Amino acid sequence: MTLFSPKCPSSHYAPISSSSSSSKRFFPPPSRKWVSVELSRKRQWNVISMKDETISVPVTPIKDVPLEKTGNGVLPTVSPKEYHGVAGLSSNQGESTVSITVVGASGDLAKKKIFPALFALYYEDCLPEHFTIFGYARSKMTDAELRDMVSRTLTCRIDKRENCSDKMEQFLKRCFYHSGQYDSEDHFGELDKKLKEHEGGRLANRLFYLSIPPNIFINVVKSASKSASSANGWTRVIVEKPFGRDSESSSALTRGLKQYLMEDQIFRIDHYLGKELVENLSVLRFSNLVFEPLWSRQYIRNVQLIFSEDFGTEGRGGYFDSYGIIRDIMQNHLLQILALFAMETPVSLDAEDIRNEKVKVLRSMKPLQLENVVVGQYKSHTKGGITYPSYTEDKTVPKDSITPTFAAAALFIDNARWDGVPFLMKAGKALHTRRTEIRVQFRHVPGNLYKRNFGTDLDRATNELVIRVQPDEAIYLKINNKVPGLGMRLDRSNLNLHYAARYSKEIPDAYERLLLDAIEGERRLFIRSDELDAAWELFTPLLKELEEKKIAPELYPYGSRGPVGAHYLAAKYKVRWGDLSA
Ligand SMILES: NC(=O)C1=CN([C@@H]2O[C@H](COP(=O)(O)OP(=O)(O)OC[C@H]3O[C@@H](n4cnc5c(N)ncnc54)[C@H](OP(=O)(O)O)[C@@H]3O)[C@@H](O)[C@H]2O)C=CC1
Ligand SMILES: O=C1O[C@H](COP(=O)(O)O)[C@@H](O)[C@H](O)[C@H]1O
Repeated sequence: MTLFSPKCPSSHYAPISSSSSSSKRFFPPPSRKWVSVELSRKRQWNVISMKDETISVPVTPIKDVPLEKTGNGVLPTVSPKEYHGVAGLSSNQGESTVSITVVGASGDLAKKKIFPALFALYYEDCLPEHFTIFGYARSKMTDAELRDMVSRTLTCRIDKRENCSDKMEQFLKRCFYHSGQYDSEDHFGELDKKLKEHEGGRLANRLFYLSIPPNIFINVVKSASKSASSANGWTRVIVEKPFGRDSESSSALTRGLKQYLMEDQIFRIDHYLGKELVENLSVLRFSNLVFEPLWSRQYIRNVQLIFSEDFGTEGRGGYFDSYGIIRDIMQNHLLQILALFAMETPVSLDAEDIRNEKVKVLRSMKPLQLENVVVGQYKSHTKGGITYPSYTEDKTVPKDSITPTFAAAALFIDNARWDGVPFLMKAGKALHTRRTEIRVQFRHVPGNLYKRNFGTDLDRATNELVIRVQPDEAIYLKINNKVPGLGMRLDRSNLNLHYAARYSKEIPDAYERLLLDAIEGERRLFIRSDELDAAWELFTPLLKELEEKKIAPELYPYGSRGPVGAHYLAAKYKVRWGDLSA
């Protein structure tokens, strides 16, 4: 399957793109007979939805269609021919461009992740022939200075070294910079002019990546939509987390964005959804007969979602202190994994079908209870002659901060499949290791014939499926087997799919997949607003209670396994954390 070039692997599951080519992604393919045009009177573009893609056209060219016939803003269907006619796209009909504007290009995320991911896509021939990248921020920079900044963070993968420096040079030539204020329609108007020059009269598709602090999201969306949205192609906006701090602020953000954008122009990114093993979760479950029948309370004793980092907030304490680990990791990354893990089989692999199932899981869950949560904060620790600082020693953090850098929680899904099964989450910074895992502990074998060989500790003998999201990606299943020989000794072994051993290809960064999806209009891995609302409803009461009651976090030494409280919480539900021996 090819999208932009035969070399670019499609990130779609389904044959959505089997008939796609670069131009087809941006035009209604002639073979598709009808499209429906949804007209928004307040916006500068209309969204055209087909079975599996959405594109936007400007309001003005279709002004002749009588509005009174449209009912609730939905126009009668028009054929692609009519569409092209009314949209006046006759000149360069076969050609389209994509302009990607990284708003906040001078910042950490842009340098660390976005530009390198765009380069990787370029290297893989996954960007369309006509594309331009613009950096936008307040800092004064020339194009050359932006290129210099970007070039410092570009790398080629070990298996992709061929022509690497040539490719980098070609890529950098497609990168430009515009300095402007985030709330200035004039400055975005200037950007618009520059974009138009690069687009050269082709059908222009525009993607804006908001790599900026959340308090300026709406300013940017307002200015960009008024002054720099595409006049004849689609306009999409990738929004980075945090999407608010609680239900109220998140709803306010959604309302603010929706003043200027339609829901399907908003791509709320959770980069964990772009990670290879998170993508593989559904494949593992729904394409292997051996797993799906076991995927319920009948066979699964508990599920553990574990995130740990072996470094502190270093440098990001300012942001982190007003959010804390529950908002930073649990409410989004771990909860998204949980929803994918626990959802029912979707009707199809279409984005809406998957997101419908995920939201059902979230809405079946009970809001978190304080008694099911443990919070911690790292303190200074000296090891091997090196002293590691406490969280509150970070210069950007108030000395008396009680923001949790660690949390463990027990969550429950009130539905027939998962009733009574504890889903335990654990997330922490400055722990002993960097690792993200999903651990599935199965029930004990009833009437186990081999009890004698295992002794009284039946937990040791139960099967455990581990999906190691990172690092060193792997999926392994702990099983019991006989030690070869004349005796009858049992042993624990791993059936191990170790990615590095199985595949020679390096795994792409999550941002590559997600950027490609946003360019293609694939929404499966982005968060829909109802999912976001449901996620916040689970965490908001707890977050408020923690703040109102000023719950002091349990201190744990930098580099340790976190507070002991996490073990008591697990024990309350007869669970032992699976990562203890790791
Ligand atoms: N960094 C990371 O690893 C991750 C970041 N994120 C999210 O991505 C977004 C960007 O993150 P990151 O790059 O770290 O952010 P930065 O703090 O580096 O900010 C990005 C750019 O925004 C501008 N900016 C910063 N603060 C302000 C302000 N108060 N008012 C106006 N402009 C400001 C600056 O550009 P200039 O001054 O030139 O205008 C800065 O270079 C944030 O929403 C963050 O939460 C999400 C996951 C990981
Ligand atoms: O979103 C975030 O994620 C990073 C961890 O991402 P990873 O891909 O490196 O695992 C985390 O450090 C950061 O605090 C958080 O905002």
